[in-house]
Amino acid sequence: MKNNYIQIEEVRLYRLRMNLKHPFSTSFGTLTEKEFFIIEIIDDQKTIGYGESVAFISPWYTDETVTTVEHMMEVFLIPLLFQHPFQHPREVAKRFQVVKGNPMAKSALEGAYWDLYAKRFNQPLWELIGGVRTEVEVGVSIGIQPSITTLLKKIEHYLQEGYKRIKLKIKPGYDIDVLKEVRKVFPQIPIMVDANSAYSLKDIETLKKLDTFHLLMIEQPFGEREFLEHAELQKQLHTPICLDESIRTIDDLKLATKLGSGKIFNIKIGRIGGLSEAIEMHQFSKENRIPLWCGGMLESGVGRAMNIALASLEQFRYPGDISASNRYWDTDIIEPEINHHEGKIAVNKNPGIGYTISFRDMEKHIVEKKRFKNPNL
Ligand SMILES: O=C(O)CCC(=O)c1ccccc1C(=O)O
Ligand SMILES: [Mg+2]
Repeated sequence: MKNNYIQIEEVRLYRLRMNLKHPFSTSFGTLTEKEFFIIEIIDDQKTIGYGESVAFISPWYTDETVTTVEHMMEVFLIPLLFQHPFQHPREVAKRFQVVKGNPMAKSALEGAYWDLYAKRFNQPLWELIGGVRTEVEVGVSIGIQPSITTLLKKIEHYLQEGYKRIKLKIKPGYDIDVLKEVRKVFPQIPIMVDANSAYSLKDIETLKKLDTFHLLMIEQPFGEREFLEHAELQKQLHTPICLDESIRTIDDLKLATKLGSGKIFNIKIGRIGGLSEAIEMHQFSKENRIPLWCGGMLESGVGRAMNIALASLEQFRYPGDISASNRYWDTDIIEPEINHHEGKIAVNKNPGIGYTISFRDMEKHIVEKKRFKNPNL
């Protein structure tokens, strides 16, 4: 049935640089701006799909960067997209398997293809992938602050905005004392912490103290390959460990579950290579009753819209790091901007990701544009 095939005619890459509204500090350092690609792909019926790359300018979170993403897309992945038509977005990830690694580069293009496919068939993305809820619970991730006073003010501010779950970044020396102060002022609110790999097993006595703060979970205390060390820690902790950086493929998820390296998993579409892989991980997690939640990468509205669609799947059991546009940007590049109400974001009922690109706002941030036409047409 030849007419089931979708031919990609053109891919456009827009490299954007946008200032974050507030600097964001983790155990690794401080981000004041985000550089990323918005991908536009166009098919034979002139349907347009949008995707976003999530890699940062330096490889502090995982090994990819904005520039490696560009290279991989340009030299390997876009030519693969052009090679033959596709019938379904799942086939994109399959075709990309000939390229090792580089999940963020793959995910950016695959995401644009999912959006295009959903639009072509006039269906909202969340519905297409089997989402079961029309609003998703969200929280806010607060970076390391220069003082306890500013941290307490920030928490207060986000609670007043209606967020119901607070994630705090921690690192050695900015952990137990900080949590003591936070719990004095906010004894009851749902709190979790994220270390972005800043600890090692020799910090076990400090980490055990985290149990006293009734945290929802402790995210990624150790290095990304330290499945055994995480399992050892989990044995000595009541608080569930959540893995983020460690989970790159479904096999990592299986390994972590088998070893007991964590009880909850953070899914980020970019880190794992795309929405198709995320849907597979979700299926496995559902069958094995493993709770998931959707992580964030300080995305613009395009990536955020994909995250909302993903978080509408059944097994996403905890609030995601999917805050409103105004938590990150003065002005987002989509319309309407993403808003939450009492810690919930409604899924968008329009086709695809549901939001439209505001070219007027996007223009202001473009630092580079590239166009690739399908040479096989
Ligand atoms: O609000 C967001 O987009 C997520 C914030 C966050 O915690 C984060 C932001 C950038 C890189 C890594 C992480 C993380 O979850 O580890
Ligand atoms: Mg994390």
